[in-house]
Amino acid sequence: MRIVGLTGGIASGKSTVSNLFKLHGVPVVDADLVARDVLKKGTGGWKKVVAAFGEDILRDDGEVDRAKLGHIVFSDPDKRQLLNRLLAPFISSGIFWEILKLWMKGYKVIVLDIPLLFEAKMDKWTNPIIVVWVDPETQLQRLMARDGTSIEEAKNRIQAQMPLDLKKTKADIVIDNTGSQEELNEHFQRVLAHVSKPLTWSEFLLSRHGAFVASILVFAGVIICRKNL
Ligand SMILES: CC(C)(COP(=O)(O)OP(=O)(O)OC[C@H]1O[C@@H](n2cnc3c(N)ncnc32)[C@H](O)[C@@H]1O)[C@@H](O)C(=O)NCCC(=O)NCCS
Ligand SMILES: Nc1ncnc2c1ncn2[C@@H]1O[C@H](COP(=O)(O)OP(=O)(O)OP(=O)(O)O)[C@@H](O)[C@H]1O
Repeated sequence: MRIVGLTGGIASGKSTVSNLFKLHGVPVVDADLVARDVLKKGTGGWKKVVAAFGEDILRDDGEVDRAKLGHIVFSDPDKRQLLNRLLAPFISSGIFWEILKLWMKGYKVIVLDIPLLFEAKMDKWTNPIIVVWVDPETQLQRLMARDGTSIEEAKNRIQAQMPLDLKKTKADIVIDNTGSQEELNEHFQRVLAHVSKPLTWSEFLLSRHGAFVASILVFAGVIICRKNL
């Protein structure tokens, strides 16, 4: 199985690229969705976060007020680190289960869309790594337009992540998404061709089909050895 890492900066266009993969039949594990699930009312993540941040971060219905918690953690690095530490084990195991489900369905190539791929040191599990890059001004403008946030809040969120230029140096493939959607679609076709190349032997052995073939070979080997004894 090939696990393609898809990362970038906030509002650089990861979800837009993810949607293109889905449109072309490549399944995507979305770490932001997993992170949402592990913070739902009553879950283990929710309990830890409420115990650490207090009930002030809850809405009347008991769910976490995400805007309020976001405001707290994106303006205070210590609180952000605390939140990351509390949720990391739940997010990692959530991602693992999502990948396992796709493995069981027999998918050979999947995409892991994860904003904090490098920060969470999950890059060692993915190959190739795609970084969606935009120039800083475009990133700021798109973030403010999408989320309706102030310039200060948007800058805080951008600065909460590893600099996008540094992520770019760690990429196998860089998608420059500063241009139009049409330019992105064109670039995406080349990326799709690259990630859809035939699996290497090690990727094949990690796929469900490869594991099946390997177990048949081991079984046949054992039978032959026994007969020859
Ligand atoms: C602080 C929270 C409640 C704010 O929720 P909100 O709905 O406003 O934002 P959302 O979850 O949609 O995230 C939007 C983007 O913010 C960035 N982001 C989110 N969490 C973090 C973080 N801890 N550090 C840096 N950037 C982050 C990502 O680029 C993400 O795509 C939420 O982001 C959260 O629970 N974050 C911690 C979990 C986490 O690390 N998520 C990232 C997935 S690996
Ligand atoms: N090539 C493009 N041209 C114009 N707008 C774009 C382009 N690519 C993305 N956008 C817009 O920029 C915004 C951010 O894109 P997107 O939501 O895909 O980013 P993201 O990296 O997934 O963000 P996050 O880190 O918050 O999850 C969205 O409003 C999207 O519609």
